[in-house]
This record gives sequence, C-alpha cells and structure tokens, in this order.
Amino acid sequence: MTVSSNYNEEKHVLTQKQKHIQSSLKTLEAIPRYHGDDFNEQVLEDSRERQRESLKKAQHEPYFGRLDFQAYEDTEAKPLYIGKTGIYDEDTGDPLILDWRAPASSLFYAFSGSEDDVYYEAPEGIIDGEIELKRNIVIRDRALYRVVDSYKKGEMESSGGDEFLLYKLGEQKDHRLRDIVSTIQGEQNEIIRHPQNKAVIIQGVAGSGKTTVALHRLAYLLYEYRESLKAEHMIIFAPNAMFLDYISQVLPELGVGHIQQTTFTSWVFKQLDLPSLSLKNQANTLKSRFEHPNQSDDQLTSYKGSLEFMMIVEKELTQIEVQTFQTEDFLAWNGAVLSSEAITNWLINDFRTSSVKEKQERLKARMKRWIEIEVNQFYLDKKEQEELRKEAMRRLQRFLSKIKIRTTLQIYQQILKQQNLPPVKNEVEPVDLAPLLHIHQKWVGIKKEEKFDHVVIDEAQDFSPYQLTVLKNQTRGQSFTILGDLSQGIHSVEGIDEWMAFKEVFGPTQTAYFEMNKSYRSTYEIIECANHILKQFPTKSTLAEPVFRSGTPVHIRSVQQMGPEILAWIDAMREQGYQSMAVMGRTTDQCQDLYQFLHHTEPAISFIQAADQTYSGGISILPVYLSKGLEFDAVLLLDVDDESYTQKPEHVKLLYVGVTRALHHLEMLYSGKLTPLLTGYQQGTHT
Ligand SMILES: Nc1ncnc2c1ncn2[C@@H]1O[C@H](COP(=O)(O)OP(=O)(O)OP(=O)(O)O)[C@@H](O)[C@H]1O
Repeated sequence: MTVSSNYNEEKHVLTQKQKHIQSSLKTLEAIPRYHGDDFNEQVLEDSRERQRESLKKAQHEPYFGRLDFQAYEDTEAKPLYIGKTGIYDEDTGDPLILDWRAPASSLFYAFSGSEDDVYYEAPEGIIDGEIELKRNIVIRDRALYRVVDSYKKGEMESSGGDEFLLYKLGEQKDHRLRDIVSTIQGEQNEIIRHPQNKAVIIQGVAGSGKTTVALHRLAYLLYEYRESLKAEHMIIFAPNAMFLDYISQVLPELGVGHIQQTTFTSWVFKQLDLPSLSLKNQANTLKSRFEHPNQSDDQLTSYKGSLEFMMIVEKELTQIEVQTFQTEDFLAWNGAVLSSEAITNWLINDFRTSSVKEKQERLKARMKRWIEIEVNQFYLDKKEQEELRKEAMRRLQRFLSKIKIRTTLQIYQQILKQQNLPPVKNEVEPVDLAPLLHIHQKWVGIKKEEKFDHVVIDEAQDFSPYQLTVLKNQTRGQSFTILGDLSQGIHSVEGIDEWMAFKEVFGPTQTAYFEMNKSYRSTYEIIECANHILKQFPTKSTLAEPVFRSGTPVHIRSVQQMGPEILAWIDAMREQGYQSMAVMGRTTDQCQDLYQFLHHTEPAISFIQAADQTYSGGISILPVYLSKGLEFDAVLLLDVDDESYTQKPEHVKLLYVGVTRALHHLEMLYSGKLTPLLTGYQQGTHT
C-alpha cells in the first residue's frame, strides 16, 4: 500500500462520507415500502428505492476520484468526489458524491494538467473556473488503499495520471471485461459524451478500448437523456455469444440493466419468426473460410451485402407489391362499382406509409366502409339493405382472396430467381439475413415499440452496408455507436474495407467519426510486434501507439514438436502468476488434436469453439480467428510459419488479431520457415 502525505486526509474524508452513507441508508430503510395504488406515492417510492440501491453500492467503493474545482463565481475551490453513482445530502440537496456522468465530472477526465482555464456545461449554463487538484483514490472493501495525485496547482510534476493508468493496466484481469470509470482517458471521454443524435463511428486500433468505451457511452446516454431514452429500447450487437458473455459484467457494474445484447443473427431470426428457417452450420462456414477459402463464394457474399443488391431488392419488392395488389374493378352489386383506379389510389397515396400486410388490412376495412356508405346512400328499405350488404360481403371475400401475401422467404426466393442468383432453401447463410429482414420490414412492417432508441455495433467492420441499412430502418433518428478496426477485418468478405461505406448509409452530416490510436491493452513490446505486422499490409494502416508499459520481450521460436513446448509454456506462465492464458492455433482441427493431447496433462484446459456460449477464463486453446474481441494475460501463438501466414491481407489481419490479444506476455512458435510477416522483426530472441 502506498502511504502518501495525503493519505490521512483522505482517510478522514472517507470515514465521514461512509458515516453519512450509513445514516442515509438507515433512514431510508426505516421508511416502510409503499405497495399501494397512489401514483405520486409510487413515484416517491421508486425514487427512494433507487437511492437505497445507490447507497448500498456506494458502501463498498463510494468514489474513485477527487477534483478540487474553483468556479470563478465562487470564493474558494470545492472538492468534488466522483463515484459510480451520485449520492446527495438528504437535507441540503448538495452532492456528497458526484456521478461520473454528471457534467462537472467531465473535467476529471478531460483535464490533462496543462489547461489554466476549464469549463463544463451545467444545466444552468457554462461554469468557468480552474482546477487545483486532481486525485485518484483507490478504495477496496470499504478501506482506503491508495491515493495518487495527478495534478496539484503550483507543483510542476503532474505525471500521476499516467502513473495511475499504468498501475491499473498492469493489474491482472479476470476473465471478463471491466469498467474503466476511474481511468477514462480524454479522447475516450469525448466519445462517451458525444450527443446522441448522430451515428458515431469509431475506428480504433486493437486494445484502444472501443468495446469498453461503447458500453460506457450507453451508461452515459441513459443518464444524460433519461427523459427520452429507455434501456429496453437500446441494443448491442456483438459478434458471438461467447463475446457477449465476456462483456456481460460491464453494464451491471455501471448500474445499467435491461439493454438487449445479442448477435445480428439471433436478433433477425427472432424478428422473422419463421420456424422452418435455419442458419447453415456456422462452425463449418468459418472453418472453410479460414482454412479453405473459395473466391466465388466470397464474391457472392460481398455482393449480397452491398447497397447495390439492396437497391435491386427494393426495386423487386416494389414490383412484387404492384403485382400482389393488381386489381380489377370491384362490383358490389349490379350498378355499384368501385373502380380499380380508386383502389390503386388508396394503396399508393392513402396507405403509402403502411407495410404490405397493413395495406391488405386497411384495404379490407376501407372497402367495407365503402360498401356501407353505398348501401345506406341508395337503399332505404332495411331488408333490401341487409340483402345487398350480404351479397357485397360475399363478393368482397372473393375479391380479397385473390390478393395473396407470400412469406418473406418465398419473396426472397423469387427475387434470387429473378436475378439469376443461386437459390436458397430453408437453410440460409448470415449474408441472407439482411435482405430477408428488409423484405420483412416492408411486408410485415415495424411496430413503433420495436424501434430502437440507440444501437451499438461492435466489430462493425464485419457488418455490411446492407445490414447497417436495415438496422437504420429500425432505429429512431440516427442514434448509433459503431465501432471497429479495419485492420482486424478478418471477415471482410461480409464487411467493409473503409468506413466511407457506412458514412454513405447515414449521410456525411449525420455521422461523427473518431479515431482511437492508443492501445491500452498490451505492453510496449507486444504493440511494437503488432505494428511490425501491420507494416506488411499492402495498403497503409494506422499503427498503434503504445502506452508506455514495458513487459517481457516477445519471443519467436522454431520447434520440432508443439505438444511438449506448450506444456512447458503453460508451466512457465503459471509460475509467473498469470491467470488467463491462450494457446492459439491456425485451424480448428489442429486445436482439437492438440487439445486431445494436452488435456490429459492439463485437465483444466478448455477448447473454445465457434458455437460456445460462455467464456470461463483459465487456460484456453482456440483457433486464432475465434479470439477476436477477447484478451488474455499471456498468449502462445502456434504455427507462425510461411504457409499458415502468407502475405495475403487476410493473413496479416489474422496474425495481427492473434498478437494483439495478449496483455502482458506473448510468445510464438513455428516449424519449417518463419512467416514473412515476422522476418526482420528484432525483439526478443529468434531461435
Ligand atoms: N482508459 C482505460 N483505462 C484502463 N483500461 C483501459 C482503458 N481503456 C481501455 N482499457 C483496457 O484495454 C483493454 C482493451 O479494451 P477493449 O477490449 O475495450 O478494446 P478494443 O479496442 O475493443 O479491443 P479489440 O479491438 O482488440 O478487441 C481492456 O482490458 C480495457 O479494460
């Protein structure tokens, strides 16, 4: 434990604040819970319950930072304590602890130590002032653990911000992504707090905190726009179920619940609700893509994800709709004619915004009304009216039965046939899901309550412009957070090569584009190695800037037999105290064979496969293409030879992904000839 000169001062403050928290909690717990029907009482009870929850949470780790800010309108600086949830003094209404998302807390993250004047935007206007102290405080299990000053007015040395960040980055992680509220960096803060009404696109190098920032942004948006945004109407799309499990802890840590978290595939299947439809085995698709790629399959996949194909589907849909509603005059009884022009006019103009299904229903209702008016207008005799009504309804039934609405899949099949594209049956590929959803949106429609308030897309470089468009149709405004890294686009046949493709979907004035080039995950040595690989790209890519956290050199070794080497590596890593370790092979079959060999000696090792739903940490073996998004204390990359990793762009990306999964330690093995992507690389020992 670091004992700083400020330690005792903070210990005293902590004791005071804890007493306050305890007594507020006691007071609130003493108020009986209200279960009655009075609305005002219910609102008050909800607010009390929220306070109880905040206080309970704050008991363990009430805050992590202190900022002494002197507003120019005040006579002296006020210490602001910043925590995960805001706590207020019941009597005075003053903040005891400021929520990290509150406007004033922004100063804690944005202040670099060199600005003389700072300001924040409060609801009552701009507040100007200066900062006298910025302090990081670590509290664990209710006890003060560490106090680090990153800025003190009048003192020259103010490197504590970096020191504290390095201390946090050097910690070993468990097997889940964690919140970073105490160390959010200025560039990250700017993205997190960007207004909600634009599509925010983030290109970030591996380990720059994209996923983490997107999750914090959701928590921020829910706080800032609490009147208009609902967690239930927000959604996160992630690449697979295992990744969702890996990130599942961050939002609850930030006090956010009820946000939908899913993959694009599962979500579309839920929307389509076609029990006969299924997805082709993705484990096999991935395997063949990374182990036996086929160029013509790839071309078809890219085409089906393009805006060009989307426009063709749209055009075909318009035609199919016209054919569906192709009508003749409706003769209710002799002399009572509703012309086909009148019907078409209703469909084209009056029902313009309705889906095809709704149009069918609205047409039926409108025609019934027309019959009723006709009957009442021209016939006075009740009996005669009744007979005509009956006859007209019989004819209407017959007339409407000619309008046949086919299923989404049938329409898609017809479009593919029309376009001379290979047919699909009941088993589809992921790339078929965007057109299927497009058809569903037009035919069945999107209910108001199904629209999203905000959408997050992680690993968005693997999304196609077509996918993005169907999601845009489903979203109110343009409120998106889209994050990815083009250098990690290992599924680029389905995805994009440049972010421009997405800017086109939203329009240039509706997008805000950010780049994050600092990598927080890995040591300096690992980033240096990753950058060496990126330099082998035929096109120029942005290199990652390391945070200066030095670790062990990256070793690359030539070996005869992998098995014993892996076991020795696991032992060595265990001795170093690393918790999460990954052995990454190039193919699933190779990993399967190695797993069979290793798990007799290392029963704790788990074999990660494409269909896995959870990630439980420890020692894992997995093919490198499944490692995207994850991170491990130590990584052993196998088969870095010239056949497994050639100079093809997709191999550069794959090796880059593998290398950047390591936090603290990276080692690579090969037999035969070393991949050209690593030749000339100098660090560590090559043997
Ligand atoms: N400001 C920060 N303070 C502390 N840790 C951070 C910060 N930013 C990012 N990290 C850490 O860096 C690691 C990488 O973060 P994250 O997985 O969100 O990055 P990413 O850009 O999505 O990575 P990738 O594209 O490689 O999957 C995580 O361990 C995260 O906790």
